Amino acid sequence: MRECIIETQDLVHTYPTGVTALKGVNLKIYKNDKISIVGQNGSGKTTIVRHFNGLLKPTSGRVLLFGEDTTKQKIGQMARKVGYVFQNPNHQIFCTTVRDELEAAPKNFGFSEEETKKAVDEVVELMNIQSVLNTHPLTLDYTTKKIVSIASVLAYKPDVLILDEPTGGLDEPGRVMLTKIIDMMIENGHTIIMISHDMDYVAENSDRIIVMCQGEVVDDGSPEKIFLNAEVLRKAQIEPPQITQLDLYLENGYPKEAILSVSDFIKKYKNI
Ligand SMILES: Nc1ncnc2c1ncn2[C@@H]1O[C@H](COP(=O)(O)OP(=O)(O)OP(=O)(O)O)[C@@H](O)[C@H]1O
Repeated sequence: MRECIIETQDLVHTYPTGVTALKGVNLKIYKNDKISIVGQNGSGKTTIVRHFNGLLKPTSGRVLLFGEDTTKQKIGQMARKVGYVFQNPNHQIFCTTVRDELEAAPKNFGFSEEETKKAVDEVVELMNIQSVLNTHPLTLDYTTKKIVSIASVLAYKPDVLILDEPTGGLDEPGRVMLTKIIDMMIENGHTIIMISHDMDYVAENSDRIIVMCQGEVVDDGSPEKIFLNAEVLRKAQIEPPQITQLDLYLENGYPKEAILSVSDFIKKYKNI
């Protein structure tokens, strides 16, 4: 049986302004899940993931992280288990060189000097950022800045990696690198939770999609299931990936199997 590592039970979150962003969410996230959370602006995606590492506390209900209530765990302990890459790297980066940025979290989590060096060397090589190690991160171009912000979290290898809009502002090589990192993390048994409006990327890089609408989870399943659920897509105001839309147009309705990538599309149509 798969290990449930995050569970929300009747999770409600009301901000001090009176906005109720989560209206009783029940969700189980399993080890090695490759999840995307999707939904229109303001549907509660960021609010829910911020409960997974204790950045936000429930107004009512509970969140269990590795079986333990998040209100009973220290923020530092939870941050070690659940790494969070912010949507905007400028909100995450705080050191004056890339090297310091990459070393900050491992040192903070008690890695020895040797362990920190090994962790940083690995991530630098993986993400090919040797040439900017002594640069001030805020002077980098947006894609590199984003890559540094991901690398600074990857360096301590959290069990769960949350990526908030990871493709926003990334160029094509950046997207390719992101995919490589996600695949590597999944291969090594980690769990990925990505928030995204980029349905083309979501379709090809998730095993499970959670659809949110107005503070509730309105669907949860494989990309094949979600992108053929016209009612849910309409309710959550989500457009399927462009290639899926093209197939729906050619089929003149909903086919039995969703086409989620260009290679799926070519396979389906090449002999017609
Ligand atoms: N710090 C806050 N204070 C008050 N209200 C907030 C705060 N953060 C979010 N909200 C409100 O909570 C609701 C859910 O917001 P949230 O950011 O979780 O949605 P989202 O799905 O992540 O949106 P987006 O796709 O725009 O990032 C919205 O109505 C939003 O205005």
